[in-house]
Amino acid sequence: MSGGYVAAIDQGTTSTRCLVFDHAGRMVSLAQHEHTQHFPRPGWAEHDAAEIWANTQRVLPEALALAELEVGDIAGVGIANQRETTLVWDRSTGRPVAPAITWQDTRCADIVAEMLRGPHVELFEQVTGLTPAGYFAAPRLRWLLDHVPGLQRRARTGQLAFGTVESWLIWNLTGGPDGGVHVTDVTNASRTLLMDARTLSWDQRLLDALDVPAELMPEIRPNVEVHGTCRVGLPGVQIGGAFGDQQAALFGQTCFAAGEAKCTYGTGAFLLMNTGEAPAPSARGLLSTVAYAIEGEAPRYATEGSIAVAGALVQWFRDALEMIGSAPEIETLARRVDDTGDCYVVPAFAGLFAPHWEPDARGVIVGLTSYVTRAHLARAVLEATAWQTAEVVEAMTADTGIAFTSLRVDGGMTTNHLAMQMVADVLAVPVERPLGSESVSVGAAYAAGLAVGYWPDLEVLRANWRRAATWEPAMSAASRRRGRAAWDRAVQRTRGWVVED
Ligand SMILES: Nc1ncnc2c1ncn2[C@@H]1O[C@H](COP(=O)(O)OP(=O)(O)O)[C@@H](O)[C@H]1O
Ligand SMILES: O=P(O)(O)OC[C@H](O)CO
Repeated sequence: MSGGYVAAIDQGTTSTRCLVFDHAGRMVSLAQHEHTQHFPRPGWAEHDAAEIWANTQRVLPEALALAELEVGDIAGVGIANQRETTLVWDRSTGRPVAPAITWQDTRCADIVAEMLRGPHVELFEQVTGLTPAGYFAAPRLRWLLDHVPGLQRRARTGQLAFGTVESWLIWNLTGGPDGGVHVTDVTNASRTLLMDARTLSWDQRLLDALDVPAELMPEIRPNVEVHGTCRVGLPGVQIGGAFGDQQAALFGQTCFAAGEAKCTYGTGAFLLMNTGEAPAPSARGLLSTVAYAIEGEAPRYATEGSIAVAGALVQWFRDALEMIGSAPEIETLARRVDDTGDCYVVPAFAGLFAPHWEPDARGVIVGLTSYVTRAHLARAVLEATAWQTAEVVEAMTADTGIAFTSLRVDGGMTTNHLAMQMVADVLAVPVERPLGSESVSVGAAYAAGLAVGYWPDLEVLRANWRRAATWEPAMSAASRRRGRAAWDRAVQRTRGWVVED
C-alpha cells in the first residue's frame, strides 16, 4: 500500500462528488458537480449516464488539486451510489443504450402489477425478502428490454451490460470497452429483486420469471474488496469498495452492531438499522436489505425505511414553485412563523414509499386557509420530512422491538437546523449529527481503506466517529399527538389519486 489518503466517489441523485479523507477520517477536500435531472413525462425521472461519467472524471482531479495531492498519494478509492437507478450499455462502444431510469421513476407500474398478479410473487418474496415494487431495479430493466428496439435480442448475445451506477463507474474506471471490470456489490444487488438474499448470487428462476438474459448481469462482489485498478480517473489506484449510498452511510456512521441505526437526509430520506447476521423481513412496510459484506466474513443485514421525497421537496419548493432562491433559504423563511398554520404537505410525488407503498398516491397540500403564507408552507415542507421519519421509526420499533433512544443523521438536509429540530420534536428523542455530514462518502472511503489495508479493522473506524451537533426534543406530547393525527389524515387524502383512463 502506498498513499497517505483515501478517496471516495459519492454518485448521488443530484450530484457527483469526490472527497479525500485522511487517516482520522477527516475530509481534506471535496469537489462536486450537479447533473441534469430529466423529467420527460409526469412520473418519469431520468439521468444521462454519460454525463455522470463525465462529471466523475472532472471531480477526481479537482478533489486532488484542492488538497494539493497527486494520484500517488491515494491509497485506494471507494464508490457509493444512488441505488436502483438502472442502465444498460454497449460493451464495445461504452455508450448507454437509453437514458438511465432513476429510482424515483414511476413508469413501471404496469410491469409491477403484472408481477404481483403473476405466479412468481411468492418466489420473489422468499428469495429476495422483498415484495415487487416499482422502486427496485428489475422492473426498470424489464421496461428497457421491452421498449428499446432490439434490446432483448442484443442482450442475449452478450453485447450489452446491465448495471446500477457503481457498476457503470467501476467498468469505466477500469478501462471501459478496453477490459473494464463488470461487477456490482451485494448492497446494490440486494435492490434489484433478482438476488438471493442468503446466497448473495443471482437467482436463475427470478431471471427467467422476468426473461432477463443472464449475459447482461454483473458479477456480485462483497463491499469491502479490491474490485480492480483504475486505468482512468485515478490511474493505478485500487478500487477498494463499492456500496449503495444508504448502506455506505450506515457503514460511515459506524453502525456495525445489531440495533444501531442512522437516517440520511438527501433527495430522499433513508433510515437503516443493522439487524445482524440474518435478513429481517418486515410485516410493516420496511425493506429487508444487505447492510454490508466484508470479503471472507458473513454478510450483515439491515431493515430500511425508504422515504422517496425529503430534500427533493425543498428542491421543488425552490425550482418548481420558485418560493426561494436556494435550499438553505427555506430555513430563514420558515423561521418567520411559529407553526404551519395547520397546513400539511404530503410529497407523494412518486407514490408513497415506506411504510405505505402506495404507487397510486400523489402529493397533496391540505389545510389551506387565507391565513396560510409561503412561510407557513416552508415550515410544512420541512415538517413533512419529520412526520415521514416518525412513520418509519414507529414501524421499525414495532418490527424489531428496539426503541430508539437517539437517531444518528447525515446528508445535505442536516445542515438545516430547523428541520433537524423538527425531527427531534416528532420522534421525542435527541438527533445527533457527526462531524461532517458526509457519512455516505466516509462509508465508501472506509470500505476502500479496509480493503487496501489503510485501516486495520472496524474498531479503529468506530473511534473516528465524533458528535458535532445534537438537537434535543422540545415539543409537548399533546402537540406531537395532535400533529401526528393530522399528518395521518393528510396522508389519507393522497391515496388512490391515480386512476386508469
Ligand atoms: N439547508 C437546507 N435545507 C433543506 N434542504 C436542503 C438544504 N441543503 C440541501 N438541502 C437538500 O438536500 C438535498 C441534497 O443533499 P445530498 O445529500 O447532496 O443529496 P443526494 O445525495 O440525494 O444528491 C437536496 O434535495 C436539497 O434540496
Ligand atoms: O442519492 P441519494 O442520496 O438521493 O439516495 C438515493 C437512494 O440510494 C435511492 O434508493
